[in-house]
Parts: sequence; structure tokens; C-alpha cells
Amino acid sequence: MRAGYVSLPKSIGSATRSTPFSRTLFRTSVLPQASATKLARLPTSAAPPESKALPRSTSQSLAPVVSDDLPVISTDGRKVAIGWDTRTWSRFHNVWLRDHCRCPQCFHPITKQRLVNTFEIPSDIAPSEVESTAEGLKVSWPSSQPHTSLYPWSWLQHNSYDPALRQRETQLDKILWSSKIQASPPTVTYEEAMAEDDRGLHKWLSHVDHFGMCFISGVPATPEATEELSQRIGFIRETQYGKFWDFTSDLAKGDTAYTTLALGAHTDNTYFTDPCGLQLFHLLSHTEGSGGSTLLVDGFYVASILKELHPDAYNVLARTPVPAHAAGETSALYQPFPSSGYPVLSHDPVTGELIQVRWNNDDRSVMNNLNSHQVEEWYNAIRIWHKLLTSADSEYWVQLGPGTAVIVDNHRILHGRSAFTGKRRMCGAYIGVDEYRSKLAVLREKFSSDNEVADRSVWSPAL
Ligand SMILES: C[N+](C)(C)CCCC[C@H](N)C(=O)O
Ligand SMILES: O=C(O)CCC(=O)C(=O)O
Repeated sequence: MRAGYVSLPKSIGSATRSTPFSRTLFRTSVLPQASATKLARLPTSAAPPESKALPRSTSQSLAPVVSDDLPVISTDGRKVAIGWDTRTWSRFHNVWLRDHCRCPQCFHPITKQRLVNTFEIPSDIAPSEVESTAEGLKVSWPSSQPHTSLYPWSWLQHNSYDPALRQRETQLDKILWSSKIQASPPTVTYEEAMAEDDRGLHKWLSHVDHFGMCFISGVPATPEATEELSQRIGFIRETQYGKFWDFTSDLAKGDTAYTTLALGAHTDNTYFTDPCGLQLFHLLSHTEGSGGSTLLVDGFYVASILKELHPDAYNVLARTPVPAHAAGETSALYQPFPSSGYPVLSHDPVTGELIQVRWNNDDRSVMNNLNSHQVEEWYNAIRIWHKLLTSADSEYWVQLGPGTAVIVDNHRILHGRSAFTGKRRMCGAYIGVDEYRSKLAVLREKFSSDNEVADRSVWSPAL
């Protein structure tokens, strides 16, 4: 059971009949088989906080059948209320319950797609019977729409919306870091990452999820091995720079990455509507010269400092769309859609948490969406942002070399490099954000402690 749930006893799944729970109220109220309209009556002490006195049934009033360890349930014709304990009730609309039936007729057991026709569900649908069972809430729908649905208690808790009981997916597992991470940067070995049992891959991507980056040591210094390593995560995202890139300072592509110039801390693809999720780099060789060290900055760490010390500047970066372009290839002219672009700092519309940093001052287009009084506050904000990004506290400089690759979350980590001389050969790849998150989700399913079954349940919290 994931943290943040109402702590139902483990036994709810297998309904032992012996363990009374202090402060919990587990009774069941079963609608009479015969009547489609009688409503359960609950002892007033157990009535859901805001429920009105339920209308008396036309026959005898129902005394709840008290049974061990099952939630109390009640219906009022529009909703079903579930009493998890004396203080915690959830209410589910009938139409919501019918729409979310996941029996094989309503929800494809293999494709996990809805089969029930949402739009044939009467807006005033009401159950003919509700029952609290060891397996979950059992709902019998009226003879006009004969059907029986069963909803596991844990699924109902996870998806309770009135009130919301689960902890929103939060970034609590993110570990923000400064330049001090150089003492012990997250690393996996190539053997771990390539191991067929996927345990090393799970470790690798868990590091990326927590730190936003991870080194991979012991990588054969070839583009082939590096490409194979990249593909362990998912298919490579092809762009105007090609699929798997193997590049040097020859302007083979119209971008300063293909020069010897220094590149300040940036995220890639600000000119795409959907910037790539991960970016892997592996320095294959550097001869007859020096420089070309790699810069990594945790954009979430720097944003947390900005928010704390300069909240006004943070808000400017959170609300000001920034246009960008990639126009160095005659065959391509990229701008995000809409072309006004996206803010430097993007937030989850539900939790309000920072979810993406987009920053590349070199690729930024004309700021032509500011009105007069916004111009100076914009420049003041990016000056503060730049100052924090380039502070010794934020900058983690590392010299890559053949055999050690690094992968970064391009939605969080900024990267760059110092100028260099000589012949420098870098290879790597982009992985889409959805491919990365999907692989991580599959690995979490595979290695999660309570995943007793191999196949993906229709009740998976991810669906
Ligand atoms: C393909 N490779 C990674 C070598 C180059 C990427 C181009 C970098 C571009 N200025 C951006 O910020 O997205
Ligand atoms: O050459 C490097 O080390 C990094 C180049 C870069 O920043 C990029 O390709 O996005």
C-alpha cells in the first residue's frame, strides 16, 4: 500500500473475520434483494458527515449487518459513500462508478482500454444494490442496465476524489544537488546497465529519476556500444541532427555544438514543442588539444534557490514564454508551437510543482511578446537566474573520457562544455521523455515489492 493512503488493515483483501480495529467502523449495509429503490440506512452515528437522513425504505428499516473488517457503505441515489473509518469517508458518483467498471465487458483486459459506452450510461443511473464484500465494493446496476461491478477497496482509495486520499505524485523523490555532488556522483557500470535481468537498468533509471543524471562507467569506447547502451532505455529519438550522433567540431550540422566554442549551461531542444527527455553523452576521444570538459547543473536545485531568494524573478521565469529556434540547417527551421514558446520554469497544473526547466540563451529568438514594462523585469530575472546557474555552488564540472558516459534528464539538468582545442569526438543520443518514463514505469512494475502477479492488472494505479 503506497504511503499517503488511509491505512486500511492488510486483511481487507482477505477479510479475516477476527480482527476488530479500534476507531474503525466496519459494518456493511446490504440493500434488500427485492427492491431497486430501498436505500440502506446507517446507524446515525455512522452516517457520512454531510449525508441527509436517508429516506426510510418502504418496508422495515434496515439494521446494518455488522461484519468484521468491511467498510460501511451507503447510497443516496446519486452517490455511494464508503466509510473507511469513523473520520474518513469517500463519495463516488453513480455515473462515475458505472463508467469505471473494469470487468472484461467494460474494460479490455489485454489492451486496458475502455469498452463500456460512457454515453449510454443514464445520467441518473443508480444501483439496485450495493454490498461491502471482502473483495471490494459490489454494485448491482438496475434491470434496465443489468450489470454487476466490483471495485477493489485499494483502487477506490487510490482514486478517491471526494475527498482525494492519495498523495499526489510529488517530486519528493527528487534529490537536488549542487557542485558538491562531484564527491559521489550517481554511477552505474555498463555491465549493470546491460544486464538482461534489468535490475541494473532499474538502478540506472532510478538514479536518473532521483538525481536527474547518472554516469555509466566501463562503456566500450565505441559508438556501437554507446548506441546499444542508449537503446536499453528505449528507441532513440531522431532529430535534424540524426538518430545516434557521433560528432566533432566540423560544423557538419548547423549548430555551435559542432564547433570548438564553449557552450553555457543549457537544456537542449528549446525550439521543439516537446524537448527530448534524456540526453546521453560519451566522449570517444580528444587528441592534440585540451579543454572540452563537461558542465552539469541541477536546474531544479538552482530554481529552488531562485524561488527562495528571488520569488519575483522566479515568477517572471514561470510566466514568460520564451521563443526559440534551430535555424542552422537550411533543410530545417524549428520553432516550438506556439511560436511564442514556453517559460523557463514550467509547473504541474495539479500539484504546482516545478516539472521542467527550458533554458538555452543561445537558441533564444527575439523577445517580441513582452510589453514595455516587462522588458526590464525580464532581463533582471534572467540575470539573477544566470548568476545562480553559473555560481561555483551550482556548477559541476567533470572531464569525460572514453569509457565513461553520462546521461541527463533534459527537462531538469542543464549541460554545457568548456571551449577546446584539438580533435574531440563526442557521441550520444536523445531519448524521448515518454519513452524514458514508460521504461521506468515498467521497471517499477517489474521490481515493485507488492507486484505478486506478472501481468498488469486492470486495477493498476497507473491506468
Ligand atoms: C545533436 N547534438 C546533441 C550534438 C547537438 C544538439 C544541438 C544543440 C542545440 N543548440 C540545442 O540546444 O538543442
Ligand atoms: O560537446 C559537448 O560536450 C556538449 C555539446 C552540447 O551541449 C550539446 O550537444 O547539446
